[in-house]
Amino acid sequence: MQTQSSPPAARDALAAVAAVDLVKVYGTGDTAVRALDGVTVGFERARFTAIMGPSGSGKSTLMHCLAGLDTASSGQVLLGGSDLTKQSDKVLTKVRRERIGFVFQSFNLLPQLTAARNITLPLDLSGRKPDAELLDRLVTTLGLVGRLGHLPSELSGGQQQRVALARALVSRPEVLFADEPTGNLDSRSGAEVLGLLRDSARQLGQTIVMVTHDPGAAAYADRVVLLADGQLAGEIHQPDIASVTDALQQLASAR
Ligand SMILES: Nc1ncnc2c1ncn2[C@@H]1O[C@H](COP(=O)(O)OP(=O)(O)OP(=O)(O)O)[C@@H](O)[C@H]1O
Repeated sequence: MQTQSSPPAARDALAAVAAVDLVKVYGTGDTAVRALDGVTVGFERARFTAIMGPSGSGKSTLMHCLAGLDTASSGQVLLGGSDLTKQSDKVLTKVRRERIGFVFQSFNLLPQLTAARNITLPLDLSGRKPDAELLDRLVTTLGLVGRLGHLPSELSGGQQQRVALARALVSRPEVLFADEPTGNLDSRSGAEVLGLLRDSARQLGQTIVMVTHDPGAAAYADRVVLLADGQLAGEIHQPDIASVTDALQQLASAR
């Protein structure tokens, strides 16, 4: 039996981050949009989960609320068991800086800094030293040896995204959020980055939550969470391209 006081996501000790009955309403009155309409879902530690669904289904809103980038209208966001919705902006800024990693479609590297400086910048800013062993391992695994002294403009898109990935992973975030991380990459570089994300979950125990429109990208994940009209619309374990494409087609035809 599920009870109000102990929802499944909150009880799930394996969840690195969870939404509990999350509601997000944009605007008021006639123009109000219920972007999230009571979403309860947990994202397990050391697993790579993709969030998918039709355009406007609430994927970005869910990710932004989970990452403390946006505030929910009601419900809870539990990061490592503590409720982010109760925190001040100051605390949320610290949480984003110290406990969460981000990889965006647009890389978001600082153009005037070398790859090496870009990777360590968030740690430098918060006065922390990178773990030298992890940094070495990431640079090697991500194929960035020999590229560290280059500026972003001297790197390919795939290399820039790998620098962004190293920057996100070197601080060992509790959760790495990836927003269409391969949206600006050719298919080969995209496949490399997705393989690296999968390896980070498997080999480093990194929890990853990725928003994507691409069934091919979602097939790299351990699990796909489906949204439709701001609500949970199912999930797929060990997804492949066919199962994800089928599920999306069913959601589209049910609308
Ligand atoms: N800042 C905002 N103000 C008003 N409405 C918003 C805002 N952000 C999102 N919405 C609305 O909330 C709903 C969910 O948007 P969201 O961007 O989360 O969907 P999505 O699934 O990520 O869409 P897409 O796949 O097109 O990126 C949509 O109807 C959208 O128009």
